Amino acid sequence: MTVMNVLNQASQALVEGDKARAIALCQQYIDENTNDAKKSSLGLRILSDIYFGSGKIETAIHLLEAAQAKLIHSADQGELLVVQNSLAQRYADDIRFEDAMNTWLAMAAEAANMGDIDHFIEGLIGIAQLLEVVSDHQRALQFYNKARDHYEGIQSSQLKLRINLCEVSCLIALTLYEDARQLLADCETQALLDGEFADAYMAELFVYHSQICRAMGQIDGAINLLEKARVSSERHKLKWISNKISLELGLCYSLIARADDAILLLKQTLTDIADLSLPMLRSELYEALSHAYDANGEYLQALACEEQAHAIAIELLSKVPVSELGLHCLRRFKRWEPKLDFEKTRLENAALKNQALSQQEVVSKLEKDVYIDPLTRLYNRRWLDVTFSTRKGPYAILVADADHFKSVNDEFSHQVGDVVLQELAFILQQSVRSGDFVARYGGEEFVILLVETQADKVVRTADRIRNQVEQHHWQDIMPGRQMTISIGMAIKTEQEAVDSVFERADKALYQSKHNGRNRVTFGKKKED
Ligand SMILES: Nc1nc2c(ncn2[C@@H]2O[C@H](COP(=O)(O)OP(=O)(O)OP(=O)(O)O)[C@@H](O)[C@H]2O)c(=O)[nH]1
Repeated sequence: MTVMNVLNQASQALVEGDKARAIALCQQYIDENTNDAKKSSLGLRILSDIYFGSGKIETAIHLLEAAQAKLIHSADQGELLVVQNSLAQRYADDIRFEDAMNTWLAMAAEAANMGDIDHFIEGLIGIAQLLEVVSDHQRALQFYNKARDHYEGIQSSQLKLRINLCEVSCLIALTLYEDARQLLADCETQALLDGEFADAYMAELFVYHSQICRAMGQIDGAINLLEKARVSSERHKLKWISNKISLELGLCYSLIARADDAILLLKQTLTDIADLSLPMLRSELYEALSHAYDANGEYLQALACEEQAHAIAIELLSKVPVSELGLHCLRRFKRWEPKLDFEKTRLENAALKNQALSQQEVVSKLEKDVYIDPLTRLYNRRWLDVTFSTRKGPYAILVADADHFKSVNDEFSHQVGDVVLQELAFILQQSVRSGDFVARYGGEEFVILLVETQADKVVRTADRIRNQVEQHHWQDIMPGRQMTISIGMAIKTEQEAVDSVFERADKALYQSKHNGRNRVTFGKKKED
C-alpha cells in the first residue's frame, strides 16, 4: 500500500468517526516503514494528531518524541524541524513549559543553520507565547518585533498571518488599541485571501475587534461582533474559538446588567472544559465569573472565583522558566541571526539561477490579480467572462444588487459606500459553501454561482442570503440606515448557453426591483 493510500484511508476512517481503524492503519504504516526515518516519522506524527484530538496528550507527546528520535541522526533535518515544532507546542499544551522552551530553542538554532526562516520564526512565536503565559506582554512584543525583521522572507502566508494575529492579541493586552486596530485591518485582507480557513481566521479577528469595542465601552457593538464570530466559526467547529466567544460574551453581559446570563454561560463553559487541560482559559473564565458575581452583588462567590483564578495563575507561573526566558532567550536568537542571513544570501543566489521560473510565477501572480476586484477581494467581472464562462455542467446563477445604493453615497459618503460594499461582499462570501463562487459584477452588483441546482433549494439559499443582509447590523457603518439586496436567479442546464441564463437571472432581478426590492425572484425558462 502506498503512503497516500494508507493515509487517505486513515483520514477517511477519521471522517467516519472510526478512530480505532484510523489508528490501526497508521500503526500498520509505521510498522511497515520502521527503517525509513522520514516515512515512519510521518506516520507517528499523524498518529500523534489523532491521539491529541481525543484528548490523549501524553500519548501524543510520546509519539512525537519517538519521531524526533528517529530523525535526529537522519539526513532529513527539514522533517525534524516540523516534528520539533509540534512537540514543543504539545509540551506547552501539557504545561511542560521548560521542555517546550528547550525544544523551540533547539529547533530555532537548527532552523538558522539551515536558513529555514519559517521555523526560526516559529521558535520566536513559541517563546513569546510562553512569555504571554506569565503576562509579560511587553517582552513578548519584542519577540514579535524580531519575527517582523524577517517578515518578507517568510514562505508561508498562514505563518505571516499568525504573527500578525499574535501581535494583535499582545497589543490588546497592552491596551494599545489603535495599533491593534491598524494591524487588524492587514489581518483581514490576509485572512480573506486564505481559501480554506478564511472564515475561521475571520472569527478570530471578530473576537479581537470585540475586545477592543468592549474596552472602549461599546458593549452592544462588542456583542454584535461576537455574534459575527460565532457565525464565521460554525463551519470549522473550532472549540477553542467558541470557548473564547463564551468568555468574551460573559464579560460583556456583566457590563450591561445581564450578570445572571453571564454567570450561566461562564459556568456552562467551565463545565464543558472540565476534562481538558486548559489552565489559562480556566483561569480567565474564573476571573470573568468573579466579575459577574461582583456585578450581581454576590461578593462571597466573586471572592471564591477570584481565588480559583489566582491559584491557577500561580501554578502556571511556577512552571514557566521565567529567568531563562526574556532577554537571555532573545540574545540567543540574535546570535543565530547572522547564520540565517548567510543562508538566505546563499539561497537568494540559488534563486537567481531559477529566474526564468520565478518570472513565470510573477506572470501567473499578475494574471491572478487581473481577476480580483481590489475593493472587495472577490473575483471580478473579467474572471466571470474569461474563466467561469468556460465551466461545464449545470449550476445556479444569482444576481444580487444593493437596493437604493446611490443614496448611501449621497447621505454618508463614497468612502462609507465602499465600506458597505466590502461588508456586503463579506456577508455573501460567508453565506455560501465551498465550491460556490461569489464575484463582483460591477458597482453594487454581485454574482453568486451555486453548485446546487434544485430550484427549491436555490430559492431557499437566495432568500437566506437576502435575509442575512437585511438582518445585518448596519448601524456601525451607517447609523439610522438599513441595507437590503434584491436577487434574481436562474438555473443553467447542461446545454444552455451562459449568456441566456444570465439574461434570465437579470430579468428576474429587474422583477425583484420592480416589485418593491428586498426580495428574490426565480427566472423560469419559458418551457418551465
Ligand atoms: N461607493 C461606491 N459607490 C459605487 C461604486 N460603484 C458604483 N457605485 C455607485 O452605486 C450607485 C448605483 O446607483 P443606481 O444604479 O442608481 O442604483 P441604486 O441607487 O442602488 O437603486 P436601485 O438599484 O434601483 O435600488 C451609483 O451612485 C454609483 O456611483 C463603488 O465602487 N463605490
